[in-house]
Amino acid sequence: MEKIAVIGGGSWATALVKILSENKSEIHWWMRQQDDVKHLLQYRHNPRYLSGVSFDLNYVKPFNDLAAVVKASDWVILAVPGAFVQNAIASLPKTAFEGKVMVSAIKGMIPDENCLITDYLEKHYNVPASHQCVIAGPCHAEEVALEKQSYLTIGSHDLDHANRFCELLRNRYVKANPLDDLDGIEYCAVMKNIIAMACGIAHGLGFGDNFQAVMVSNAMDEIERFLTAVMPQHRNLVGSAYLGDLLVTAYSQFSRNRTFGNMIGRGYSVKSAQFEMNMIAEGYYAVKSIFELNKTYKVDMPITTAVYNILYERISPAVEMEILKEKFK
Ligand SMILES: NC(=O)C1=CN([C@@H]2O[C@H](COP(=O)(O)OP(=O)(O)OC[C@H]3O[C@@H](n4cnc5c(N)ncnc54)[C@H](OP(=O)(O)O)[C@@H]3O)[C@@H](O)[C@H]2O)C=CC1
Ligand SMILES: O=C(CO)COP(=O)(O)O
Repeated sequence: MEKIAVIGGGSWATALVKILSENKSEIHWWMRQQDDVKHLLQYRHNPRYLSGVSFDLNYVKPFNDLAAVVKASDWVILAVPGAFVQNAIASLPKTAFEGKVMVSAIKGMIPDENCLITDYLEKHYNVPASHQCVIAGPCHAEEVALEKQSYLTIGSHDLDHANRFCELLRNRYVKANPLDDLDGIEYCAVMKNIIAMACGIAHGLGFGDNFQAVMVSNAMDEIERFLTAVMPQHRNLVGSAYLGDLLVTAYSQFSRNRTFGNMIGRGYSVKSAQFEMNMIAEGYYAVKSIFELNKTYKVDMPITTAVYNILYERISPAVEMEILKEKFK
């Protein structure tokens, strides 16, 4: 039986625990709230996220002790939003992940350092790239809970690890495929959240599907320009880990990033949108990191710039959409 640590108690962590435990891996599940652990042990479901999913406690072991969870596992999945990762794992010694395969389920970056999660683990915890995987692909936790057909891509420089992790995930409603473009899909997963936010803003302002379609096609060019500058490699950007994930996030009713953007377009402040959502829209943090990172690369990124200006420079969403409107073809 594979022993897997899952760090995080939100919706994506809950969906991954469902998939992996139903396939009979032993899950050591770290949640930050002791009350959630107690609730799970008593009632067999997460009280606050995807609470309709019930777990078999023969396979799912919830804990509040992070060090013990990591120590007991061969694979460690990080599933807390990027902005909180540093804090979440700060109590662990720098050697805690030695010999483990790290799997980032996070579609966000480390604020301030403006780096990918895998780069952060390599730099601060000495985890070699060969011992890292990322989970990508168009997949909303809510649809996993409903057992709707979904597709995941596991990125890694080590295709043996990626293949093994795919086997752990595959089931009746999840197909999983390996891919060697670890950094490309990690960056793309971050950037699609920014674009989904832009789509939500446009929708909130009253733009329709015609404009959104042009936004998304321009976004693919923007993503390609950025990836080519930062991580040049031949990649098929119409694959589901790239275009597919952008589409689901830009169009789905479940998308946090689109919902957040929609509220901003309708006139909410950032604070009130965050308060109302009660979940995390990674694009809010990511746009700052990508914008700052791009000061080095100087790629033409009009959509990212617009979202940054709206969220961090308090420029009116209507003004920024007018600029994009003129720029798009
Ligand atoms: N949801 C999805 O469908 C998918 C999500 N992802 C990615 O998974 C990652 C996790 O997101 P997701 O599960 O959706 O998150 P949710 O929005 O469902 O839940 C928020 C999570 O963030 C935690 N949190 C909130 N505030 C803080 C804080 N100040 N310090 C520490 N932790 C905090 C919450 O902990 P608590 O409950 O204890 O407050 C909870 O675990 C993200 O990178 C997301 O992009 C990837 C694919 C699909
Ligand atoms: O990455 C996701 C779906 O693939 C989740 O996107 P949201 O965080 O916008 O809901």
